[in-house]
Amino acid sequence: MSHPRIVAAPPLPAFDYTVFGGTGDLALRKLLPALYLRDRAGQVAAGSRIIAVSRSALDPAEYRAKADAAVRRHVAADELDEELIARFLERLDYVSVDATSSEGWSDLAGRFEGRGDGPVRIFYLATSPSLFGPICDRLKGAGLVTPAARVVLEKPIGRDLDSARAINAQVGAVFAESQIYRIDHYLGKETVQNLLALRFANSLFEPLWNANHIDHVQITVAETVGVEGRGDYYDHSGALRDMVQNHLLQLVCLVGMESPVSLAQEAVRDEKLKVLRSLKPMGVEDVGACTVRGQYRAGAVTGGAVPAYADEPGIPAGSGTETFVALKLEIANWRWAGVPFYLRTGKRLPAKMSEIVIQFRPIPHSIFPQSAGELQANRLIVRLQPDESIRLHLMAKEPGPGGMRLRQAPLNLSFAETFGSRFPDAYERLLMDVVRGNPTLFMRRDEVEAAWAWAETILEGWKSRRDQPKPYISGTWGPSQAIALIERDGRTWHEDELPNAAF
Ligand SMILES: NC(=O)C1=CN([C@@H]2O[C@H](COP(=O)(O)OP(=O)(O)OC[C@H]3O[C@@H](n4cnc5c(N)ncnc54)[C@H](OP(=O)(O)O)[C@@H]3O)[C@@H](O)[C@H]2O)C=CC1
Ligand SMILES: O=C1O[C@H](COP(=O)(O)O)[C@@H](O)[C@H](O)[C@H]1O
Repeated sequence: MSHPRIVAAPPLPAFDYTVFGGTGDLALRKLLPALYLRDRAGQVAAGSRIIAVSRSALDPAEYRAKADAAVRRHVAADELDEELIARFLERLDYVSVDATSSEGWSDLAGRFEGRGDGPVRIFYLATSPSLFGPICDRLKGAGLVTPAARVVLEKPIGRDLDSARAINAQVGAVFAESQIYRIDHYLGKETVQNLLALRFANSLFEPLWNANHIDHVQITVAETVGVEGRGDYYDHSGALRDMVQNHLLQLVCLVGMESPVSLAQEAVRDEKLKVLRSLKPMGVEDVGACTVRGQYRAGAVTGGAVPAYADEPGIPAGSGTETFVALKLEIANWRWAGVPFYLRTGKRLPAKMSEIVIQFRPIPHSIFPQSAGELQANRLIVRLQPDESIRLHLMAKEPGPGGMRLRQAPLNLSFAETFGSRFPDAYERLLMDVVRGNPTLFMRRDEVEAAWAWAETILEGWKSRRDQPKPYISGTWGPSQAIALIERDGRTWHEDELPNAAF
């Protein structure tokens, strides 16, 4: 399939992006390709540099060879251009530093001699969060932290509220909050940002966007992949920490928040914070009734056989880590009281698909005869990926004579068909937002901590109930208890147009 056109963009100020963890999976698979694509679009000013840092003893030429291979592997073939790749690689440098030792920092500091306050100075920490504090301390010690410098923190920020607070305090001792960009790449996805446009650039939905008109909300983030060589990290994390505490709660915020007074950074983040603080904490009994954990067994996904989670590399025998979570939460405020939000996410599900379903209430009274068919309540489906779209399911009359027959039919806004242009990857948008100095789509310290405070009520509930994940076969939609979770309330997961919904 050929890619729609890339939209040219004016260059931003020149930057020095220092990427700690520069040899890691995230840097090679996501960050370098994103920077290449922004360079290709014309957004990277002359003189900008990318300085990769990690322990490996590589010289800059060896690193460039690694980066070259990564870009060719992870960027679509029709977006590769020999001249542009060569120009991009010229921007790359490499310094070997062990973040836990004092060696190598003067080499890094040497790279900044003569740069003064010119280029925007950004430190991207794509390493384990246990290194965030030590790296910030050493950066300060090396005299690299200027008042205008920025630091980007990858998720996860900790593994519970206490560890998140500790990391925030360590980083906060070196950088002011206005210099800290905590990334959640879901906020950089085009369709996620489109939620803001849908809700606040249209007058149609806002009057209906509340408990009087909405029956419930569903958020599904389904993946076909397993733990993909990240077994050690994942087994210490699990789906609640890896996906729900951050990405899914951010989606809940964008659906649930009040209109911000503007798009200004603090205005949007203040409103998201209010949602997080309104999440009803789960007691131990709620955790039993309102959450389901699962772990995948061997099965088949998109036509290929896949092993059980327990047989993936790096997973200890008898692991009780969940690879699937379904839960029902409530936002305890005037707008949403009594409206359940059903969330589910998991690995090794039948399709890679993320969507938000807003299920409206049924009409109060029908004027149509039974022969017209069953009246179905309106449903708004925001498909985040793939096939990004917004679909509004309405009842319509089937064409033709001979009485009134009604059928549900969608109004379909397909982004690919409507806009034609290529969708930038989330990291492309977010990396450039740091250069612009716009933290609106990044998480503020209090947001991260509020999200952990709520997620922790579930983690504690699971612990005190000694909850073990329920098995599910890879290639199915999770354990049967996840179906029961929603069907007990007389509702069903939205699975139209999706493959293999059967168990
Ligand atoms: N991979 C992904 O898709 C995502 C990852 N993340 C998060 O990003 C972070 C990095 O992930 P990922 O790239 O997958 O991890 P990897 O294990 O692939 O990479 C870790 C990187 O850190 C470097 N590193 C490790 N120890 C040190 C040290 N003491 N001093 C300096 N550098 C060090 C490693 O290089 P070397 O060994 O040469 O030192 C390597 O470059 C993690 O926190 C992860 O949870 C978040 C979202 C998605
Ligand atoms: O942060 C993470 O996200 C990915 C899923 O991201 P997507 O953009 O592909 O939807 C997930 O696979 C990974 O486990 C998690 O750490």
